[in-house]
Amino acid sequence: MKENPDVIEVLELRQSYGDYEAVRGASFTVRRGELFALLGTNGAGKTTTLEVVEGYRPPTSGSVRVLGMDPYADGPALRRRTGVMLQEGGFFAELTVRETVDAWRRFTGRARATADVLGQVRLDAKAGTRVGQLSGGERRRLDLALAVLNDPELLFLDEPTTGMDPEARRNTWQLVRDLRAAGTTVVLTTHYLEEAQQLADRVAIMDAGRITATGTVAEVLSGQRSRITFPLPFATTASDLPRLPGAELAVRGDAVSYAVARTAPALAVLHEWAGARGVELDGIEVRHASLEDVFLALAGDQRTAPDDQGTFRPDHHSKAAAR
Ligand SMILES: Nc1ncnc2c1ncn2[C@@H]1O[C@H](COP(=O)(O)OP(=O)(O)OP(=O)(O)O)[C@@H](O)[C@H]1O
Repeated sequence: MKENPDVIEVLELRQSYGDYEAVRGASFTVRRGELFALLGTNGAGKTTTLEVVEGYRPPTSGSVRVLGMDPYADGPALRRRTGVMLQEGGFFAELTVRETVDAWRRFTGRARATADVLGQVRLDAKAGTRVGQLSGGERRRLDLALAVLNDPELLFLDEPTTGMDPEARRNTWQLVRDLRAAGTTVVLTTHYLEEAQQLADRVAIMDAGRITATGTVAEVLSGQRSRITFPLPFATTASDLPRLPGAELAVRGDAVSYAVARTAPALAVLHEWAGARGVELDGIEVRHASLEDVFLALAGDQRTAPDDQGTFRPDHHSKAAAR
């Protein structure tokens, strides 16, 4: 019999805390070998969904299968084949990195050698360092080391690069890519949209307990428009600007912005127009649609918006949101 390509199948999942329904009928699948990113506004229900998928709580209703098992009923069997990198691992500050991994190895069936795992997450040079002396990014790499100790076929990463500087983040992305290239299925939650755009084969976007978009990054972006912007040229008014077929034009002060489905024909028309008028389109910029645009369109309101690093924080209104 052919192996089921779906390692996770979630159908109509609902999860309530008392009277409050945190997940309201979420359905998605994760295929073997892919990197799947679950994105969402704060409080959207991502952690709740992952806790059900990881087997830490039973669903209120709906069905969840992971590696062909019921994750809650078959918890111990499932945990032998999965790895979970939690948001904040609890470590003993006085233990060294090597001692921490050695301690975890005792509780892990089929644990890999400590040196092997530390080499993989590039912490080998820190093996003798006390955990309390590690930087935030190094602690996250130790979390990752513990999550891959049992060589899992399915790995859950909950905000794996939070608190890392850009270089550490890029190094971690490479580690995650290496894991995926070695055949590990990875489910990731992140507040960094660039992270999802860089790493994910497919994404699901959650808002208020529901999945509002799912597919490859390209599919999710397909309905979105790119933006062409430039300062209004000298001695030109808004009414002089050309109309581009199917494009939306907005002029605020002297900032011109076209939202277009296809950039090349739009740029051709604009350059022809500028040439005919003898004006320069100094400072013209093209910004292709990003997950941030999708997010803002789907989330629909201003409760949560990404800041300038593409990070979601509540009650923060970004430049993108203002566009
Ligand atoms: N144990 C709990 N009891 C009651 N309500 C809870 C509990 N855990 C979560 N919630 C609520 O359920 C909703 C979903 O929370 P959840 O942590 O799943 O969201 P999230 O998408 O992971 O958010 P974030 O991105 O902020 O981590 C939130 O409104 C939260 O306040």
